[in-house]
Amino acid sequence: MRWIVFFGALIGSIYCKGKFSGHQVFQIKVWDVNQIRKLKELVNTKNSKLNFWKVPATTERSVDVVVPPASLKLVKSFLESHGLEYSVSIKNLQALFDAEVKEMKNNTGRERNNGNFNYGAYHSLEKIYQEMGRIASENPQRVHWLQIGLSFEKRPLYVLKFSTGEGKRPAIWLNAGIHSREWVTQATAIWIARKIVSDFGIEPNITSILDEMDIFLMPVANPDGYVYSQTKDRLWRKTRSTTPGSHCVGVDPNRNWDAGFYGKGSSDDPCSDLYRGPKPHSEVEVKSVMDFIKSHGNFKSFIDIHSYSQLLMFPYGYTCTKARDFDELYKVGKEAAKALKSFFGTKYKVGAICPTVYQASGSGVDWAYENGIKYAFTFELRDTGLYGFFLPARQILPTAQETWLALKVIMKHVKDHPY
Ligand SMILES: CC(C)C[C@H](C(=O)O)[C@H](C)S
Ligand SMILES: [Zn+2]
Repeated sequence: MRWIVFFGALIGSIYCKGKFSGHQVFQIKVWDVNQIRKLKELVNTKNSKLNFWKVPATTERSVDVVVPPASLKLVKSFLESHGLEYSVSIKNLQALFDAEVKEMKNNTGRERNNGNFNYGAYHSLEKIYQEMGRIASENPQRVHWLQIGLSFEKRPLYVLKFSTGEGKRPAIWLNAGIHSREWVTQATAIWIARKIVSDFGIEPNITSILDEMDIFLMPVANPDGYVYSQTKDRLWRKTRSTTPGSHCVGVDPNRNWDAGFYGKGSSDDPCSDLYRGPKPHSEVEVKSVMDFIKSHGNFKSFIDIHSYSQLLMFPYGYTCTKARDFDELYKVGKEAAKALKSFFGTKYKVGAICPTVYQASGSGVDWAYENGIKYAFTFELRDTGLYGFFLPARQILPTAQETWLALKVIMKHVKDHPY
């Protein structure tokens, strides 16, 4: 226990030069439950400056943690003293951060000159919203630009509806960016928007899907968090709502849905990255999507796109009990992962959320599934920790292209299996 006290005190007083200067990411192998327990002590260290990208969960899943410079020695001694095997997966986090900032700046200059939206780059919220508007204005017959609400900080919550018919046709919800720091997901989603309009009428699968169903795509489900991750804290995950009585900000929007809400797999601590919020759907970003889906009433699939780890998962997260449709969802997931792998050989693991990663209560996919939306999946896109949330922009297009193949498998299955 003495480690924890000393640890928390020392790192709490650290003043870092740059945001990530001297920070490293450790990838820790976990072989047994005792090691998981030990590592969980670290996660729960109050005021520690450790940022867990992948928390201790199962023996199949490594733990990724950002370690500030002043804590490197301590963390190494803690790990070595408990016989925990680790590697330094990112030696210089600041360099990745600087490279990302530089690339975005260069791309802004290029786009100012040529006026095009470079789908192989990360963009500001404003630029993503502009491109959504452009896609809709260029394809008025098939694309409608909807606003389903306002975020906590009063930013519009925009959705693109792709439809070739009238009324409340069977529909698919594609959600991205609910965790703001997972930048490859917002980038993949806007690429998907362009792909749908460019392939419709040409590529048979998306054409037949849209002949019968509508697709609703929300590239930035957490705009406040996204802006904050671009301007203040690159690793911000949550919303930006305030909690009375706490100096900590934000709720984990993927713990705020009314599915196993008060269960294990989320936190009641407003300072935790897994803070579930004061009540289900307390977050306007979550409630707006829930209200829209409920008022529509004919959604057949809810797909929530996250990063990173290369996983394709389905309910349940809040319990490790098998869902009634486990076999079918697993089969579809395996087919989708196979299609994804066919492009660049990227390997995905498929499984139910709880046994595959960890117990997660209050997730969007569990809520969808429990509200009659059978084909509920969550993706964790590239990579497996080499870059983590700092996936270089050069990997956006390959990630989007391979993910699209998996999405088409799922959407085709949904179309071919009406219920
Ligand atoms: C359903 C859960 C496990 C998804 C996961 C999370 O919200 O923690 C994201 C991949 S970050
Ligand atoms: Zn996430």
